[in-house]
Amino acid sequence: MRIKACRKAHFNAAHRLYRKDWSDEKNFEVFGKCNNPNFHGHNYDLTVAVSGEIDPETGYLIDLKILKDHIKTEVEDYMDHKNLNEEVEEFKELNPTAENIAVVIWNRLRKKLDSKYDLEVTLYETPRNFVIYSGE
Ligand SMILES: Nc1nc2c(c(=O)[nH]1)N=C([C@H](O)[C@H](O)COP(=O)(O)OP(=O)(O)OP(=O)(O)O)CN2
Ligand SMILES: [Zn+2]
Repeated sequence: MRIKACRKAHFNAAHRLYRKDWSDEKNFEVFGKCNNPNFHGHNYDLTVAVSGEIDPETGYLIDLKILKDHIKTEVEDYMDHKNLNEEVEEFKELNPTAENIAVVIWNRLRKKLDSKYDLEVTLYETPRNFVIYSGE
């Protein structure tokens, strides 16, 4: 019997959407106010969903305390109150869009979880804008 166990998390971070290889005009045309050279911030809400089989001995799919600890080290400690473009290695050459942030989070958590689990991350950049990534 497959089931999904989820943990919510939150962080805030600053970013700027732009491409170094584009002119200022093109960056502004494509990214608008998100291209502000002085950066801007978001309160990101994250849901991490792990799926798999319930262990009949423990009744757990995964110990949610362990999932909480991975999210803390891999996402919250790593991204909270950071300037993503300047302080987070993965975004030195990668535009920190919601899509790319979700992929980076997925990759970091994937490395911490047993391959028997499937993983999906849902990242809200604003209360109405969100992306979902499950590694496909
Ligand atoms: N596909 C994407 N589109 C946009 C992204 C993104 O990451 N992926 N990001 C942005 C901006 O960074 C930001 O998310 C938009 O903020 P804002 O303009 O404040 O959004 P809204 O006005 O729509 O605010 P709501 O609170 O959601 O109404 C833009 N596009
Ligand atoms: Zn933004």
